Amino acid sequence: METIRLHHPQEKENMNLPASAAAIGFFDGLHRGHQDVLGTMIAKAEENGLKKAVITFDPHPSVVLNPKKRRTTYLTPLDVKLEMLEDMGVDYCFVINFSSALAGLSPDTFVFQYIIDMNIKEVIAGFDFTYGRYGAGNISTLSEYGAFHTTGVEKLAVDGEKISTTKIRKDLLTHELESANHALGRPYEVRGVIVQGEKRGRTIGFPTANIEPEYRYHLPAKGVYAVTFRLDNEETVYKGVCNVGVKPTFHDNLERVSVEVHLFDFDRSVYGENATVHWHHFIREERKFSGIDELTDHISRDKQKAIKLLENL
Ligand SMILES: Cc1cc2nc3c(=O)[nH]c(=O)nc-3n(C[C@H](O)[C@H](O)[C@H](O)COP(=O)(O)O)c2cc1C
Ligand SMILES: Nc1ncnc2c1ncn2[C@@H]1O[C@H](COP(=O)(O)OP(=O)(O)OP(=O)(O)O)[C@@H](O)[C@H]1O
Repeated sequence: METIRLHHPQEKENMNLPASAAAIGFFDGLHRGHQDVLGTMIAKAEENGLKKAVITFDPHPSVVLNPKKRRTTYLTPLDVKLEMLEDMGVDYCFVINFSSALAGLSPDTFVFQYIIDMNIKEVIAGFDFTYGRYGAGNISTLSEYGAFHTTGVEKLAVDGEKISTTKIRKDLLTHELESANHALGRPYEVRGVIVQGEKRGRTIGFPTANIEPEYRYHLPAKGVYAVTFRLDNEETVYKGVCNVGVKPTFHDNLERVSVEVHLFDFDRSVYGENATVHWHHFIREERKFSGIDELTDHISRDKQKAIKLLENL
């Protein structure tokens, strides 16, 4: 896949791009709604002998448009999203820098400079996609141009509610992991590097791998979870129990949230290695215990629960 980064105003140069079908949107999480849009794009490209393209943005438009609610953490940070799009068979990904200059473009200018000039012949977007100044452009205005054909993808919903990045982010903060995973179509994952913790885990009988997230991820809320874990460059999937939190038993007001995984059937030093944690089930809230005995007693129970919850994997 070729990634083409665009910054407005764009230097006018002939990019000689082949004709393509393009899906357009931010696509954070690549959830099942996004997968429908991308699947439609792939079908249109194959039907019409076009290259498969995605037009996306960076950073999230809210950084420019809604400073109070600005999103600076992601379900699939840009590098992860690009890797996933490549795995889906996408040929070109246009990453347009979302700046004030871009946000201020009229819908018409956006279409001419970022769709027609890019030799895009089929545009595929969700039913609620908007673009251009004040979000004035939509699926219906996109359909008015003769230079390309537009397809609006119907809403994908669960119990009447649209599958959306916003809802998945909320679910992750309220321990509704099953709902988030159902919308994603896969277990939520975070990639990171294994770093040294306070080295207490081993002394209390539960050694943990501490994961320092590699990007600005939206982390699941503090709590204990049943997870699976993979080291980069290794096929084996390990099962484990994970604590996301600030260890209130030992610290009064630690601000930094740590992600630590106690793996079953694992006894190796893996500091410095890259790994991915897949979140499957929520077990309980993180608590301040009276001391090490009460903590280890609970961790043993967490472990048994996790073994049971993960037994069918
Ligand atoms: C499954 C699991 C559950 C945990 N639950 C809590 C908890 O509720 N409260 C708490 O203070 N620490 C909790 N911890 C964190 C432990 O305090 C931590 O693993 C231990 O202090 C070792 O930390 P270290 O790896 O930084 O040395 C939990 C850890 C695991 C693996
Ligand atoms: N559930 C869905 N069904 C159909 N299309 C969708 C769905 N969710 C998003 N899309 C479409 O996918 C593209 C990317 O959408 P976008 O990144 O805004 O996702 P979102 O999940 O709606 O995000 P947010 O919750 O941040 O609004 C857009 O074209 C959008 O219309």
